[in-house]
Amino acid sequence: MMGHQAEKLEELVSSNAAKKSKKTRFIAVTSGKGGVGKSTISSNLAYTLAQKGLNVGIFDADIGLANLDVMFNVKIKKNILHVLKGEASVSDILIPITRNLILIPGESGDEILKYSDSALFKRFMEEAQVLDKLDVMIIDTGAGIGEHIQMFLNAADDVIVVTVPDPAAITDAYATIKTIATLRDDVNMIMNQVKSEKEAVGVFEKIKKVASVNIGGNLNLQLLGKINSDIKVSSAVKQRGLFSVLYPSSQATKDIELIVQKIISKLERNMLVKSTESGLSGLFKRLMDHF
Ligand SMILES: Nc1ncnc2c1ncn2[C@@H]1O[C@H](COP(=O)(O)OP(=O)(O)OP(=O)(O)O)[C@@H](O)[C@H]1O
Repeated sequence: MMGHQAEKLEELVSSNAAKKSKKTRFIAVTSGKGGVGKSTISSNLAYTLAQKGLNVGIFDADIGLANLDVMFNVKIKKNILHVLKGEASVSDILIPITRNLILIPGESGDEILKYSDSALFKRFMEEAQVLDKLDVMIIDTGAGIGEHIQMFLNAADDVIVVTVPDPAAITDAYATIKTIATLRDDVNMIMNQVKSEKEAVGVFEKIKKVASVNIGGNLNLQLLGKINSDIKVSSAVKQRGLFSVLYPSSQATKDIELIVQKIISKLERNMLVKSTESGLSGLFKRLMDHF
């Protein structure tokens, strides 16, 4: 059933992809432990990338623990599950944040993948083309290593594991990296709530060392950046705003800017090589490929 479904989907997507030149880069942001700043980072990353002129979508796959709606101070009524059930259209659920930033409310459970009805999926895929012009889609996954999270991590072009430098969080981040390493070779990290670049590099090097001894293989673990522990971050969250909007000259905003610059140069380098898939339909095609 699923195999047939995936084939149909593949046909549909490749016929659409042929008409387009634009490709979407899927970046999954995840963490081992909850509460380490994954949603804060995802939302500020998405916003800053959009400010640089890219078309950005942010897919909230962590809707059960609703965070992105708080970050962007918007109300979510319907999500992707309603679209899959045929109760809403893709454009009904999209929440425009700025001119080139769109929030796509997802679903945290596995229920999303139970919708294998061919007609519904076909409609969904056709409708999802609204989003095919996206340059980047940030996927805010839930914390941990549940099966649906692994699917997103598998489908993404880049995976970013967020951690803070306390021992419990590091242990969980390491466990997540170990799982991701069974799915892919490249893993990026962002060290959040550090005191300095030095601390970030120190913690990262320790994780890398343990990983190279115990995980080995072809794992390419990279430090994408750090974000200082900054009172402005929690203060922005309390105001239901983004720190990069409310406090543009804060250290945290400078840190996010550096990460964004790295992502953009990576995007430019990868433009020539990567996939033919775009937008939401591309993401779902990849998720279905998992079966
Ligand atoms: N760099 C930082 N400096 C200071 N406080 C921070 C920083 N990053 C995150 N926080 C604080 O940590 C809290 C948790 O962040 P956030 O909700 O983004 O975590 P999360 O990993 O997405 O959590 P969940 O697993 O529940 O989705 C925020 O409300 C914020 O107050």
